[in-house]
This record gives sequence, C-alpha cells and structure tokens, in this order.
Amino acid sequence: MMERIQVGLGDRAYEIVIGPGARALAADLTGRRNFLVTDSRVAELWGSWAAKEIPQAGSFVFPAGERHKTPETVVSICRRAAELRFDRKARFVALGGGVVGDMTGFAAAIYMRGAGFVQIPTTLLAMVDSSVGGKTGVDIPEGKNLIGAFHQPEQVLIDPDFLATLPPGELRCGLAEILKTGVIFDEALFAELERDPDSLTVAPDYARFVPLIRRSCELKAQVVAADEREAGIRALLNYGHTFGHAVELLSDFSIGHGEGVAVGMCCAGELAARLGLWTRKEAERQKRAIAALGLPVALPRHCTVPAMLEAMRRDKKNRDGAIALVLPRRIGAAEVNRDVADAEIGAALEAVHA
Ligand SMILES: NC(=O)c1ccc[n+]([C@@H]2O[C@H](COP(=O)([O-])OP(=O)(O)OC[C@H]3O[C@@H](n4cnc5c(N)ncnc54)[C@H](O)[C@@H]3O)[C@@H](O)[C@H]2O)c1
Ligand SMILES: O=C(O)C(=O)C[C@@H](O)[C@H](O)[C@H](O)COP(=O)(O)O
Ligand SMILES: [Zn+2]
Repeated sequence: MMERIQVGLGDRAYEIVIGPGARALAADLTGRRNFLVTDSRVAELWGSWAAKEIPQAGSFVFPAGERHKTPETVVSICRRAAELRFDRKARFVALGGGVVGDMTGFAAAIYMRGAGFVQIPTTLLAMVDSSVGGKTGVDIPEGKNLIGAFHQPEQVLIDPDFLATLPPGELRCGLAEILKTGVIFDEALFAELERDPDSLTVAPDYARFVPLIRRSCELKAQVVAADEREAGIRALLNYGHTFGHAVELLSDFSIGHGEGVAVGMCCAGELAARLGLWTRKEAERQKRAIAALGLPVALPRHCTVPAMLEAMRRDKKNRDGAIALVLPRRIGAAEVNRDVADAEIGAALEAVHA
C-alpha cells in the first residue's frame, strides 16, 4: 500500500508517495518532456529499468560521488539540457542519492531561470531527508553546499525496493540522518533505531525501513511547511551538521555525509553535556546508539581544533562572525545556540578526538 504525505507549501505544495512499487508511478510523468539525471553507479544498477519505465526525452549521467557535487557538474547538466532543446516546461527527474537530488534540483532551479523537477531517491539518506524540502546546491573548495537555491520538487516518489542494492555503509549514512531527526524531534523514532541495530545494517530487514522513512518524511514535511527558508525551526534539521560539514570538508569529501553527521552529533552531544544543556547520561546514550549502528563516534586526528573552527565559521547559519550551533536539550528536543565561546567548542572537540 502507498502512503502519501503532503508538504503544505500553498501553490507549491507537493506529495511524497512512499511504498514498495512507488517507482512505477514514474510512468505517469507524461505531458511534458522529462530530462533524466543520474550518476554512474545508479545508471549501472537501475539504468535499464529507468530507460524502460521513465518516459524521457533525454538523460545525463555524471560520475558518482560527493567530489562531483560541483558547479562544473551542474553546468554540464544544464548544457546537456540545452543541447537536447529542453525548454522551460522541462521536467528534470533526479534518480539517485542526495548528490544527484541536490544537483538536479539546483540545475532545474537555474536552467532558463527555473524548470520543474521530481525526486526519485535511491539511497536511504535521500529517502529520509534530501529528497524533501527543496534545499539544492553544490560544494566548493571553501565549503559544503555554499552555492545553491531553495527550489521545491513537484513530487517525491520513494520506493524502498531501491535499497536492495545499497551497500551497508550507505544504509548507515541514512540511519545517521534518521537518528538526527529522532534526537531533535522524536524520542520514539530514536528508540526504534536503538532496537536490534544489526537488523538495520548487517542483515537488513527491509520491512523495518518503511515506517522509519514515513516518520522521517512526516516530520521533515511539517518543518519545511512551517519554515521553508530556514528562518527558525528548520535550522534544527542541521543538528550535527556544523561539525559534520567541517569534518567532510577537512577530509576532502572522502567520508560519507551521514558519517560526518554522526561524528558531528557526538561533538554537539559532548558540548551540550559540558554546558549542562543535557545530561552526560543522554550524551552517552546518543553515542552508544551511533556506535551500535556502525557509525563513527570519534573525530579524526587531522580535524584539529583550529581547522575545525575555521571550517565551521563558513556555516550558513552563522551571523556576524559568531558560530551558530544546534545543541540537544534531551533526546527529542534541541535548540539553536549562538553564544558558545570558541574555547568551549575547542574543549569539546578535543574530548571527541580519536
Ligand atoms: N538537500 C537536503 O536537504 C539534503 C539532506 C541531506 C543530505 N544532503 C546531501 O546529500 C548528499 C549525500 O547523499 P547520499 O548519502 O545519498 O550520497 P550519494 O548520492 O553520493 O550516494 C551514495 C552512493 O550510493 C550510490 N547509490 C545510490 N543509490 C544506490 C542504490 N540504490 N544502490 C546502490 N548504490 C546506490 C551512489 O551512486 C553513490 O555512490 C550530500 O551531498 C549531502 O550534502 C542534502
Ligand atoms: O533540510 C534541511 O534544512 C537540512 O538541514 C537537512 C540536512 O540533513 C542537509 O544535509 C542539508 O543539506 C544541510 O543544509 P545546509 O543548509 O547546512 O547546507
Ligand atoms: Zn544532512
């Protein structure tokens, strides 16, 4: 059975359809010319399915991986669309993980000053987070997602059957974003991930993923509808990211986004315990859950305190040079804090070092 969640954004409202077989709805993408965008790995695994089942007037495949989430790739996507004579009525179709979704959405936002797009996520991370909410963009050497646009998709088709080909490491990255959502909004969601973690990673019981995807999308849809452009509550979705993005950048994007978020949550959890915002017991509970899912809990040595602080200063939440952090109050609640001294942040980072 398909579940449907509305993202309530007035005349830009859209539906998220979730369920095994949801990808078959791509056959209904008719009436406009579709431009399929995907990466090399997804093309290898799912390209023949897409060629048969998604009506398309052209496609573009770029090399898989975060290192290709660049302005250059977005320009290549737009140039291919122009070469194929797509006009403003084009519908860009993002088939892939968060990298494909973020770049296809950004290309759609700027192609002829705005075309439509649909998200068909194929990683767990994209199903529970990146395909919803309209944050699109690319990385530059100065920082993660520093160039981009808010551009909402027209529809999101989430088919958990894509997970069958996803390696365990990528499943873990998606679990990190679900855990994040649990820490900031929903203790029950967090507790569900504490239960039998091996059945989510080592020997995946795929039936467990559907309710996790549904709950994550439901919460994200509510937040996005309330605060599309991150003027308030949406910033909480950035929990673990101020630290995590810095780790990704300092690691030359060799670690997964979800891994960065996992270690970033450990940094935020340690800092919150030192500041007395939550208890040491809660920080330890979060760390245990992250470790049990096989995600990293220690900051790599090359992420020195000065390098981390420098990278964190480029975060988009910052104002007037002060680092803004999302810090937990308990499992299920968090807040934005703009008043933490660099020395406090540095001490917490030292404590999380490997
Ligand atoms: N826009 C947002 O709100 C938002 C939210 C979270 C993350 N993100 C972004 O998403 C990106 C991370 O996304 P990701 O973790 O999906 O990474 P990804 O898109 O790089 O995918 C990870 C790997 O899995 C492969 N893959 C994809 N689907 C597969 C499948 N079904 N079977 C086998 N392999 C498959 C990809 O080719 C890639 O090699 C980051 O750039 C992050 O910044 C954006
Ligand atoms: O949708 C949001 O808002 C998020 O912050 C979700 C994050 O998981 C995601 O990684 C997002 O791309 C980070 O946004 P950024 O504004 O820090 O680039
Ligand atoms: Zn994220």
